[in-house]
Amino acid sequence: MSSSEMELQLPPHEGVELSVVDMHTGGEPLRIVVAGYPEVRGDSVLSKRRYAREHLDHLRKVLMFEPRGHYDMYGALIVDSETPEADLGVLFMHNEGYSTMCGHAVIALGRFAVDYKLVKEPRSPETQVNIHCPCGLVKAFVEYSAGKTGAVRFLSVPAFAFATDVTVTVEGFGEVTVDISYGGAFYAFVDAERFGLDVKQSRTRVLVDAATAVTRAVKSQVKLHHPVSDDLAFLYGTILTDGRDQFSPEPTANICVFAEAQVDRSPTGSGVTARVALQYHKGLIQLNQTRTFQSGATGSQFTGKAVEETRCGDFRAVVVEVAGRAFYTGVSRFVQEPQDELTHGFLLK
Ligand SMILES: O=C(O)[C@H]1NCC[C@@H]1O
Repeated sequence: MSSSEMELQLPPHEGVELSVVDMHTGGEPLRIVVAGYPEVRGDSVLSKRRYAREHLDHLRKVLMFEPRGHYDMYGALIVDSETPEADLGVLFMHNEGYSTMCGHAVIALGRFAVDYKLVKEPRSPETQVNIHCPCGLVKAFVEYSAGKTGAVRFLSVPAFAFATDVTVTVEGFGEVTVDISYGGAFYAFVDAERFGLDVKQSRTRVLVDAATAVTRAVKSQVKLHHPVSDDLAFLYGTILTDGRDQFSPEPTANICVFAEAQVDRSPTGSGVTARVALQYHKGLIQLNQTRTFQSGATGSQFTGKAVEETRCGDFRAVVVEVAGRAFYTGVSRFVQEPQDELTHGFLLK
């Protein structure tokens, strides 16, 4: 029998099985769990996130870590939402835990939700998919024509500049001035030039080390707060930029290092949201001025624009629209044989 005739079946085995659909958005992976997870308890998406962290974290490691995943793997688990407007709720997972927002995942999940019929009637030219993320309700609009899904844009939760020109002491670099902004998750922003680096040219490892040092410094020296929930009040990562924040039709590049020194391959949807909010706060862009954001890691692009002023507690905020494209890369059925001594997963740093 030739390999082309073999059936895709596993031999008899014991242990947990998890089925996933794999996608990528601008190079950033998204592993969407479609079967095998136990019930995620909790009366809200935020409390389900807490439940997953406390009771189901072994499954995150099975799916994200080697040998099934890798250091920079990213995942999504679809859950019920307590919000009637939502078509689906979602928890995001990565190498360290569970994030509160993920734009690249929303872009992929928008397509996935239409293709896998998680929304009732798809409409042309766009189908709306309301995705309840831990940070709140995110509205995705999926191009749909002749039965096929395409590009996705989404309107995120209110985004705001939390603090600008904050000086922190960064190990190995001394005093560094950062801006902190929220786009469903908090990020510190610094021009890579401060470290003598270039987000498109420098070695990824060197960029990761600088960004990680900034994240550590901000986490230990700046207290964050969010008007909606304390669960949202933590620094998710640091985004190094090319410093081109003044509006221009030319793309501006950045690289996002989040969770445990994990590198986003995409321009980072929540990061673009936070960066647009910061640019708007500084008067560097106007409402509805579209900017192109490029990943320093892969060159992939998203667009972003502030579309409306709003508030988030005492913060002057904006609604930001981000757009990009996601693609399917495969489907997998993973097993966890109990005899496998590496069954729980491992990471190489
Ligand atoms: O696009 C985003 O927002 C995400 N990508 C990985 C890190 C962020 O959660």
